[in-house]
Amino acid sequence: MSTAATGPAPAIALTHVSKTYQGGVRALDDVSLTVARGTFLAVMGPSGSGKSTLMHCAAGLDVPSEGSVAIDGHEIGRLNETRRTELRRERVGFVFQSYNLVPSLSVADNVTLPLRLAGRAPDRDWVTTLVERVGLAGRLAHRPTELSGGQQQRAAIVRALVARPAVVFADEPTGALDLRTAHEVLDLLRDLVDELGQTVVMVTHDPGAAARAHRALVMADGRVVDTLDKPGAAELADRLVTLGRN
Ligand SMILES: Nc1ncnc2c1ncn2[C@@H]1O[C@H](COP(=O)(O)OP(=O)(O)OP(=O)(O)O)[C@@H](O)[C@H]1O
Repeated sequence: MSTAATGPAPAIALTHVSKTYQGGVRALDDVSLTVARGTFLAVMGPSGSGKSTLMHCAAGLDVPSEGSVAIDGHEIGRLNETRRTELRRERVGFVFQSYNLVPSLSVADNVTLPLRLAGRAPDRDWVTTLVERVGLAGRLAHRPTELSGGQQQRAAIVRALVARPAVVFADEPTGALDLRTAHEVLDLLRDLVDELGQTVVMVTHDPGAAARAHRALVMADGRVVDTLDKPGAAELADRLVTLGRN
């Protein structure tokens, strides 16, 4: 049976997704949402509200207990573990707080590593375009330790984009950066969405970071309790404080 997408499927679609961990914690409770292509979505919420679980399920790293998840039109519940891994490699990019670059490899080798591990040849022109776009053209031969934090995160962003994924998940991408560098990285992510039509889902505790997104979800107790378009940092901070009082 083909799982090929027909028509413009959203980058991500969750339908009535719940996740109950062993021991009975219901980390997601009937979450439905779609992430349209070319949008920048922030996911916020107090600690333990289910943000990481949502990201893991939406990225195909974990499977829901109930409901369905489609990545770029591919229903992951229909795939076995091997196909799910392949789909993730081809269609999903990841950016982490701690960059996760391989210290012994150059920037050039780091950014193409996931593709090479998948047995695919990188598109050299695309790699060059991305590297130039993020301002790392002069740093390709350097090792990660020879770069600043902001430059390392730029390399990690290139790595996430090299396979032309349907969606990039960014987990606290500015958590380890100073304020100015964090702004630059957020501007870059926003520009990549606006210029390339890339879809980005970013989990963050920082209302200022979430305010760079097109839309912000606020989670509490495993549910999406708010969706804000063109969110403002003050508005998001207020909402989080209110949730914290409940
Ligand atoms: N592997 C697991 N096994 C059991 N319970 C888990 C597991 N992972 C998360 N949980 C629980 O599920 C709930 C949601 O956790 P999750 O990590 O998704 O929240 P979060 O919003 O990402 O939190 P934080 O902001 O602190 O990272 C919490 O109660 C957590 O303790």
